[in-house]
Amino acid sequence: MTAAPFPKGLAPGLYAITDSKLLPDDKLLPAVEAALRGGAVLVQYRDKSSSSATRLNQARNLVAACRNAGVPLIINDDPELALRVHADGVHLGQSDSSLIDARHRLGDGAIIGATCHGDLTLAAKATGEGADYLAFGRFFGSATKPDAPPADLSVLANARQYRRPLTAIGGITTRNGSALIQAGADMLAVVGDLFDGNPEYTERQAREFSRLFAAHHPLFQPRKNIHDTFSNHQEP
Ligand SMILES: Cc1ncc(COP(=O)(O)OP(=O)(O)O)c(N)n1
Ligand SMILES: Cc1nc(C(=O)O)sc1CCOP(=O)(O)O
Ligand SMILES: [Mg+2]
Repeated sequence: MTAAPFPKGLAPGLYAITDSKLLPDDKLLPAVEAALRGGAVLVQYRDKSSSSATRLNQARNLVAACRNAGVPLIINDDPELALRVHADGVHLGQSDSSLIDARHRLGDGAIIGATCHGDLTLAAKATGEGADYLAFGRFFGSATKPDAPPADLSVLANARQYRRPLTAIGGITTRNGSALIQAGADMLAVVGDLFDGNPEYTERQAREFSRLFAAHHPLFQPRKNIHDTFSNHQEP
């Protein structure tokens, strides 16, 4: 089967997802900037506990940082916040507001991602409703979301038929990530093995995830504005 297209600035690589427990207010922006320096190709602002004023302020800061790096910023759960801060899109799960409504509000240019757990029926529905990428997981035990329903690795190959970029999530580490890329994941969505509040650690981890893509994803290209070389990349 031919490769799925990557629309709207999506690309194979690390999908960095923030977490308000691991990253209190003063640590959020430096952590995301470090993930971007390390090669993250997509960032999701995920905060289920802060006040709306804090979320607004943090989302605005992340929009600016991601725009500066040329990387799309996705807001978890909240199309209104995405609209308000001019983020690039939203991620919606099965208990969130409707994908079709979000598309109406945000427009055709927005990136909308959909949680499909391990279920191809959900993937078919999300594709029909206009999702731009499909997320599957959790593939491994996750301290961030221990109760997320488990998914089998084989769902990734089977989801190729929907011709959307495929994201894997849940307990992903620099040790187990290559198996997911080889099984068909285009993006690895990571919280715990990326963010610990220390930007140097985050940048190192992001580089390591980017190296996994350089080694295993046929379409991976290092982001143009990163001053680094990966194993399969030569500067002109
Ligand atoms: C990339 C990605 N995949 C899955 C999820 C989970 O979304 P959801 O099921 O809505 O759960 P919450 O994240 O809202 O707790 C995600 N956020 N991102
Ligand atoms: C937010 C989320 N959603 C999941 C799902 O399976 O839908 S797993 C998950 C948490 C991902 O964090 P970590 O990389 O620390 O496991
Ligand atoms: Mg959600």
